Amino acid sequence: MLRIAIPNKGTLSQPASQMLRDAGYRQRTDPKDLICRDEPNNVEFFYLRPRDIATYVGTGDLDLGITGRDLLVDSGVAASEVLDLAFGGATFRWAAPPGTITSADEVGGRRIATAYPGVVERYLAEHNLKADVVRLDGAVENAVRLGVADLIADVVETGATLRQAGLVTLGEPLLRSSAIIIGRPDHTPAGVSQLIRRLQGVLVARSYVMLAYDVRADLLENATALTPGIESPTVSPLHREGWVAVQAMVQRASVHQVMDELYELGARAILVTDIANCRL
Ligand SMILES: Nc1ncnc2c1ncn2[C@@H]1O[C@H](COP(=O)(O)OP(=O)(O)OP(=O)(O)O)[C@@H](O)[C@H]1O
Ligand SMILES: O=P(O)(O)OC[C@H]1O[C@H](OP(=O)(O)OP(=O)(O)O)[C@H](O)[C@@H]1O
Ligand SMILES: [Mg+2]
Repeated sequence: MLRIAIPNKGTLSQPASQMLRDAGYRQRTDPKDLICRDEPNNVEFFYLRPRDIATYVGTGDLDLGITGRDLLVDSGVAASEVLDLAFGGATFRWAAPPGTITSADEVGGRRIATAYPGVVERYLAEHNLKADVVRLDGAVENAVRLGVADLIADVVETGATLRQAGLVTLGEPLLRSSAIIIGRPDHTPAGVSQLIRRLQGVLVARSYVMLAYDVRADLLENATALTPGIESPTVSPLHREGWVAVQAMVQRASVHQVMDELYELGARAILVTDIANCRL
């Protein structure tokens, strides 16, 4: 049975379970449950602190895990990224009171508060810098105000927490994070590739929609240039002479623009439907 680690709490917990549900796996119904067996799919899910997930996968006690890229880097364990799951996006950045430290070159020699000392130490080593890393558990935005540090290095999503604490970011992000599947390259038990394929199906289904429309046959080339699909659009005859029906997958983000362009070209009965899942 495949053994997979899932965040039990925090930002990544709900979306991770939802994505697995969308891929056809059973998930816990009680948020207090720590294990959920999915017999038909031959998978067992273990609900763990996201920070601990890389450890379990790195030691080989669990086959795969869902965690944040920043947490994997921070752990320093020998697990690697298998698939980017495209949720839980955030940057990991330096921040300080305005006008105090204005460039990332100036972080050397300072006191840096963070809950991710592994990420910070890696940056310092790569840039040949030395600094005093103050490891905190959370709410690190308070550390400067309370005199424990000169700057912080923390997860920034909307930036609202920083603004509230009177801090501003400086320099480029240390890294860009999102939720990822982690595993070990030397360890791919049965069922791993099927799980990855299912999750890839969910990713595609989330970023594409199915577009269908009717168009005059003489406009077909122009219309399909706007909707080339992934492989090729499906074209079917219509009862009405001189017209065809077209179906193609279109990126969700651009579908409204494509619909406008199709309408202006003369296409009609333009319909958009969600894709629940797919295998390409
Ligand atoms: N707004 C956010 N705040 C915190 N973490 C976020 C955010 N958006 C994405 N993440 C990601 O979530 C992971 C951190 O999850 P974790 O559960 O440890 O922290 P949390 O969501 O802040 O929960 P808690 O504060 O209860 O520990 C990291 O990979 C981080 O990049
Ligand atoms: O840029 P924002 O959208 O404001 O989000 C980022 C903030 O959210 C998280 O804190 P959380 O509320 O989880 O508290 P914690 O620091 O105790 O983990 C994170 O640690 C940042 O502080
Ligand atoms: Mg937090």
